[in-house]
Amino acid sequence: MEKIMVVGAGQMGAGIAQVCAQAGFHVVLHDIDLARVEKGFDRIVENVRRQREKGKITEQDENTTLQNIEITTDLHKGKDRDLVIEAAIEKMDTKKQIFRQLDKITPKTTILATNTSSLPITELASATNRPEKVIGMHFMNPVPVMKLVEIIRGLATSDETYLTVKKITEQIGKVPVEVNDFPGFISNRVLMPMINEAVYALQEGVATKEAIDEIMKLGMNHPMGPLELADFIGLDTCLYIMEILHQGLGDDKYRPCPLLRKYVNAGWLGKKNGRGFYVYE
Ligand SMILES: CC(=O)CC(=O)SCCNC(=O)CCNC(=O)[C@H](O)C(C)(C)COP(=O)(O)OP(=O)(O)OC[C@H]1O[C@@H](n2cnc3c(N)ncnc32)[C@H](O)[C@@H]1OP(=O)(O)O
Ligand SMILES: NC(=O)C1=CN([C@@H]2O[C@H](COP(=O)(O)OP(=O)(O)OC[C@H]3O[C@@H](n4cnc5c(N)ncnc54)[C@H](OP(=O)(O)O)[C@@H]3O)[C@@H](O)[C@H]2O)C=CC1
Repeated sequence: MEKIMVVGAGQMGAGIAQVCAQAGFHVVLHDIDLARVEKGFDRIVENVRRQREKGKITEQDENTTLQNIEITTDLHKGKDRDLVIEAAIEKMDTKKQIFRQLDKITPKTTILATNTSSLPITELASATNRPEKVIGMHFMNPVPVMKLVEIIRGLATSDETYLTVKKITEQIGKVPVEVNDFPGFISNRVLMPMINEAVYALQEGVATKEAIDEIMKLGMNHPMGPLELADFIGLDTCLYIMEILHQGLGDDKYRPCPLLRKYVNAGWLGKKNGRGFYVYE
């Protein structure tokens, strides 16, 4: 297995493409238009340049990584891939449409993985004729730094698919941890209600955003406060995840905070577009 495609060149897709290319895989990085895919590639160029300047990698490693990546807006480039990792927006309809197309384009042997944060793998797999080859590969942000990949098995995911994906995860220097297919898996079932509660505390005027973040950083040794982390993840992604937890688990304790929804409706999506709870240059 050596040829990978990453669909969606946003913050996650670019990071996934980078770590796969650094591990020696050939990667096709796809997004819906050239500006988006070029932005993703530029992010990788910047990351590997920083790593080389810090002496973490050699100039040759930097060049090889970049040479291992091909950018495209054509999903048909998936026709010779062994593994596709989808990292488009957190919307079931969008992801199902991508999976339907990939099912037609890629060889029957290709594994179709998704980096979804919360959506059911089993339902996504039903959009294909190969549910045994569909699996969740949930990377953490920022991908080049975070060690974990949550591996989620759908109802029909085969042992062979699971073992192959586990091996690739290890080859790219990450630690796979297996979970079953429930909304939000483990990572976001635990993390996102904390973030949502921090937004409720802000909405209710319990403390300022700075105080909330400071308390969780200094008091609990979290590297980022929950509101800073929400901005880092993307407020749209946080809202989608809360909606999936709310619908999927059917418990009002997961209801998204209205202030979170308000910010997303205002177009304040966090660090990625310059404004969320905080303002970024
Ligand atoms: C929503 C989901 O579905 C799941 C999720 O991903 S939830 C989010 C999970 N992620 C987290 O919780 C991240 C929490 N934050 C952190 O761990 C840290 O703040 C952090 C690693 C992001 C930055 O760490 P820091 O010590 O404050 O900053 P800094 O010293 O600048 O960076 C540490 C290293 O990370 C690298 N780094 C930081 N941000 C980076 C980025 N966006 N991309 C690539 N590398 C990055 C730096 O280059 C540096 O590398 P070296 O050690 O090789 O020098
Ligand atoms: N942010 C995080 O911390 C984490 C996110 N995830 C998951 O990763 C996925 C991507 O998130 P993230 O990278 O943060 O989001 P981004 O918004 O940064 O990137 C998503 C990218 O996919 C593009 N896109 C939209 N539709 C399609 C399509 N049909 N085909 C190909 N590309 C498409 C988007 O374009 P456009 O700009 O037009 O929307 C955008 O460029 C989501 O499923 C998310 O839940 C997983 C772990 C952590």
